[in-house]
Amino acid sequence: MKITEVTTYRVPPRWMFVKIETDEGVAGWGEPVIEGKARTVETAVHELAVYIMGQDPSRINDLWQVMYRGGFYRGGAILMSAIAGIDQALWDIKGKVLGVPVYQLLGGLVRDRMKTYSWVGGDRPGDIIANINTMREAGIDTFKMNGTEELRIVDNARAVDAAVARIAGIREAFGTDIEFGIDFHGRVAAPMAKVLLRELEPFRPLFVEEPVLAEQAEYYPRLADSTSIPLAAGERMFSRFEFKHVFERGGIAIVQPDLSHAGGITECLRIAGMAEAYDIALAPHCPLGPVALAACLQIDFVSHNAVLQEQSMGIHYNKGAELLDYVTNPEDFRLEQGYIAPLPKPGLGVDMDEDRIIAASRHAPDWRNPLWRHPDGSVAEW
Ligand SMILES: O=C(O)[C@H](O)[C@@H](O)[C@@H](O)[C@H](O)CO
Ligand SMILES: [Mg+2]
Repeated sequence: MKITEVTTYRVPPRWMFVKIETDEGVAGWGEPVIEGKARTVETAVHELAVYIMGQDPSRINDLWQVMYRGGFYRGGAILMSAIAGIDQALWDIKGKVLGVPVYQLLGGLVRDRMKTYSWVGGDRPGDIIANINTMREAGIDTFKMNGTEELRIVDNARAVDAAVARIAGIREAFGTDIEFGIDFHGRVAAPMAKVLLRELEPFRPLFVEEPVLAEQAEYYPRLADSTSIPLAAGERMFSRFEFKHVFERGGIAIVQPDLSHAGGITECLRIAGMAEAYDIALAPHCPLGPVALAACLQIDFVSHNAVLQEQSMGIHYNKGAELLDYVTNPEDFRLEQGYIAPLPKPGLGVDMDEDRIIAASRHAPDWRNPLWRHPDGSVAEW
């Protein structure tokens, strides 16, 4: 079997799909994207396609190494996202050729269902109580939200009180009938992280995510020493070679590699295994589309330390298309009390509606996150 075609489709709301075709009629799908840099990743996918055209798609490990090492420069958000989507498509092809879901190729199920969580509130964490009430009607009981709005490197008591009051209101409304993680989203600098973690401690969130920016990872162990709240990170780390420093330094209780940013199934499976050796939980990051989620679930169902799966149903980013709009087997992604069952179909387990994707790709937005500024006019982390 040989790879004959690599086609990319940028589609609303901010996703991109890659379709890899072969000379035997089997095609695989992936979702290579960095939110806000879809065109850049698209170019990277086609630059990498030169290495895989005409090659045997079954040799995933070799193609991965060629794409990672063959071009001298390596790593980072763009290249690892491009490799991720191609890798996902290659695993999709392999499963389809062999007639089994990818998780069967990785040793079979370690669990019968996977717990997911949903985003509530938006860029500015608002309407959280109403959002939670709506989602609880669908049986969802685990959530994530932004912890703050813009926050200065050193900010004042009012900003801290606003963040705390929001979380206090959730516990007051729902007690421990629901659980939630708080995403600091990189908006909190090291000086304020310790302050906020202390003030949030009494509300016992499941985790605090990106307590500081990934480039400040050396603070993770110090922050972990200052709080009992499990700290989570990983969406802005792109390979084993970045995660290994976090494992060695400690401080992170939950790693959140993104299957569409960190080299795909091949790389994230290794990251999951490394994390387990350090008694670190796995909660793949996935605010993206259906192929990214399907790839996450393949890892979740073979990883003992997988605890939670992010999924984007109803997320504030999905303007113009919802999670399953481009999928012809949405029933396989049904949530039961927030849990999702193993995807039954061969490969990644997601059947893509290519006609709908082609039509949508004709008006793909160039989504970018908003540029925030502090009152003094300086750039604020979004
Ligand atoms: O935890 C999450 O889902 C992420 O922080 C998410 O909000 C961002 O990755 C966003 O997609 C970037 O455009
Ligand atoms: Mg996040």
